[in-house]
Amino acid sequence: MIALSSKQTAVTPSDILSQQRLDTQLKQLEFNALLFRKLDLERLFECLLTEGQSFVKFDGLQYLAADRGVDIMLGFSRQHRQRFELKLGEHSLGEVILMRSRAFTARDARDAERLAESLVYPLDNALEHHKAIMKVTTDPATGLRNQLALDDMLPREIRLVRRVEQPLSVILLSVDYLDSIASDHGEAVGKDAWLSVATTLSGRLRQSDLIFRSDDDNFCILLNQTDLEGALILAERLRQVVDHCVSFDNVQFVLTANAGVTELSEADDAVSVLARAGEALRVASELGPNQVRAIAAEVVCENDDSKEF
Ligand SMILES: Nc1nc2c(ncn2[C@@H]2O[C@H](COP(=O)(O)OP(=O)(O)OP(=O)(O)O)[C@@H](O)[C@H]2O)c(=O)[nH]1
Repeated sequence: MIALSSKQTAVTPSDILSQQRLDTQLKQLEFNALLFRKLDLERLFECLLTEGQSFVKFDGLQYLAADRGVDIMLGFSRQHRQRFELKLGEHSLGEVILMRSRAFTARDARDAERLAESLVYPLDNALEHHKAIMKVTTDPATGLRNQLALDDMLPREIRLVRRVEQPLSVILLSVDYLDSIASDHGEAVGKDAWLSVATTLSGRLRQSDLIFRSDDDNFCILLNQTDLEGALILAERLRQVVDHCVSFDNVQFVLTANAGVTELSEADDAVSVLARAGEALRVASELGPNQVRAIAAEVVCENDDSKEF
């Protein structure tokens, strides 16, 4: 039951205005609280893209923090942009760009700026979280992602390629005697050798490819939108570039490598696809050195003369 006062008071335009201001402030507070709950950088910006629409309309955003190796693009790339440098005191938090196909009016630009401002504290938290995650998911010797990162990212990659109905292939590459370089020539040379191989391999990949150093000291490479045939071509190229990529005292080491390749099938999950790539690597290593073998989900296909790629 709603009780009405017998003395009705007229609602003035200024009452409406203050009510609107109150509503906006409430909306802003709810939005801030939502942002604060997003510790993961991607989730934080997804939230900005979806929930930020009630403050200013935009179609896509990019967040760049080059010094932290972060580049997130969400939504659609559009020509009209509002660019904001985000800072907490003197501490740079990177740059956020809001994009849309319609030009931003002066009022939109102010709203966009306010939206970017509300990011500062939640972003600072998310960046700290990101730093901690990177520390535990990075192999310190090579700077590559480690097994923990692979275990986390492979199921996500699988979900992603399935959603867009694209292939995903996996290469497992092992480099022979890489560990023995340290025992023969000292720790520092051994560390440099791992770093050179990692840098050489990474340098030969597309930006969308993901490379990891796994717990068993293999390099695991996930290839989005690449079928088994393409993955075999790349695996052979990678195997070849590894040789002679490490030198010490003007002497180049002859490094041999083997690779196992497979493509994700409908029935696969992260464990089964990695197991099959491991099996292909085992076959290649038994026949090695310098062998590349692929195992498809059902059929075993052999590349008889791997040198002819
Ligand atoms: N994912 C991935 N696939 C590659 C790469 N390089 C070669 N491939 C695969 O091998 C096929 C043949 O490679 P290329 O002869 O270099 O031809 P391309 O289509 O120009 O390949 P890109 O130069 O990588 O664009 C490609 O279509 C891919 O399937 C790579 O770096 N990453």
